[in-house]
Amino acid sequence: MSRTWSVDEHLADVLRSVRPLDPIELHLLDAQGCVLVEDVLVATPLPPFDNSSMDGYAVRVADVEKASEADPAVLEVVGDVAAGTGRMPKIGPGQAARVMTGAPLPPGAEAVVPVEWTDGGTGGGPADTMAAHSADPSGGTGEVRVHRPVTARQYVRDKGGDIRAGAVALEAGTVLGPAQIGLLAAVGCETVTVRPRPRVVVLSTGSELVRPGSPLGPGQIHDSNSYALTAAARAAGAIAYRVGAVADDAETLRTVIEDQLVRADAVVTSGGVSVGAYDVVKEALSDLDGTVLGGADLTEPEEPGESSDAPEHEKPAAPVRSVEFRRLAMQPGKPQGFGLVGPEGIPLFALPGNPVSSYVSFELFVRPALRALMGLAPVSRPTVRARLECEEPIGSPAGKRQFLRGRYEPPGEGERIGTVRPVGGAGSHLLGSLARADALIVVPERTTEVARGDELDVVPLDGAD
Ligand SMILES: Nc1nc2c(c(=O)[nH]1)N[C@H]1C(S)=C(S)[C@@H](COP(=O)(O)OP(=O)(O)OC[C@H]3O[C@@H](n4cnc5c(N)ncnc54)[C@H](O)[C@@H]3O)O[C@H]1N2
Ligand code: MOO
Repeated sequence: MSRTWSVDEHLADVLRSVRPLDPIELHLLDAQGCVLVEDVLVATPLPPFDNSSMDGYAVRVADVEKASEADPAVLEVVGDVAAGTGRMPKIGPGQAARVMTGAPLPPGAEAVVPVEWTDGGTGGGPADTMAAHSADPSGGTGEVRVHRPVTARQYVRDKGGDIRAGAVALEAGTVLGPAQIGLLAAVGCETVTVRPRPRVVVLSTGSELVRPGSPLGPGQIHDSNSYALTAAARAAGAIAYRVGAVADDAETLRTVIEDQLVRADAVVTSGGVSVGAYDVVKEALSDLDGTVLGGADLTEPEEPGESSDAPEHEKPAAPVRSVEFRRLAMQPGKPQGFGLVGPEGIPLFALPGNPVSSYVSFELFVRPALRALMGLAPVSRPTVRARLECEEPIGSPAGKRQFLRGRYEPPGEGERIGTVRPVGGAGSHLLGSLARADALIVVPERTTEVARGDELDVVPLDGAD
């Protein structure tokens, strides 16, 4: 390893190397969480026709102008208009039709009187409800007494009142959440063009690893990283494939990665990046004699305008380069590998094996890259300021940005900032405290000790929900 990289330099290098994935057309529900790449125009207005916002009676305004409970307007009921109907009675002077919420306003009608403002056709006092159609198959014909006047268009939802025909329903760049998917369905879209979720292959390395559910032999531990990182990739919006643990053998690891590249937009490994004799990821992915996995050439990328016969879409999205192993000025997460592998230059993150180190590294570098692949912004989680709550001062290594685990309490009424309390120590093997934390506490490089009352940056993390 040569120089030490800062957290910001490494992140910038990662982000420089990843390009958003090419757009694809997806069915609405498959596009949840994805970014639209083009404006969606509305072909038919929303609502598509004038319709009632209440169960009641479609009337002409003049007919009920003087209506009161003591002196009701008596109207002839000429039929029912149910939601979904195409056949509608015409409302003439002195006439009304029963109309249901969402049903079209019949021709001639100008407003809707809610059923509660009428006798419901019973000849008695104010009604709570309408007689069910099954109980009154005549279509509610007869008379209705209206107790209150209505103004023109009252309880009528205008055609195009939500979105006009030809208007933009959603702009390019919109992230599709439940409400946006609902809108697209309402305007009749079945599919949308979005940036897809990246497919992320997650594998861990280490001959000591056994899968959960298997008993531990001497010196063995359960593989937790591939589970945590797969879950983290899913939480970031990716489609994650957990390959599991690969033994400490460079050739096996290269073969496994090569096999996985066909279904990967990114690869995440954990372990084997330090300086030990069995640090197999380093061995497998560095010093590749000018080639990277998949056999692509590691020659310098072409300058724009230089000759290439390959059509644009067949060129690599970003210059292919080998996986480089670096030392970062951070704790945990000091040793990191990153590069582009395979003929298509797929980003590969070789994260350190300690469970907290791999998780924090994922948060700081992989999650932003996955968001960049999806076209999401901002790529990094927002930070908040918080006041430290702790009994004893906490030391922090000079020249390193430290990420302590903590529990964050947002500001209460009248408070400017919230508080954060460290959970567990700084050790990068402390999974128990990581699981109780909901935030990372950022101790800057120049700070060697923090104490109660200090104001620090805090990164709130995803909860368990
Ligand atoms: N002489 C030095 N030793 C170490 C240095 C150093 O600079 N000089 N750096 C330390 C730091 S910092 C880290 S972080 C680790 C990184 O080591 P590796 O990436 O090579 O990871 P491993 O050696 O494979 O494992 C470290 C640790 O984590 C456990 N582990 C690994 N994979 C998993 C998994 N999938 N699930 C659960 N636990 C896992 C593994 O058993 C080890 O205990 O190196 C330090 N050493
Ligand atoms: O930097 Mo290592 O990632 O402390 O544990």
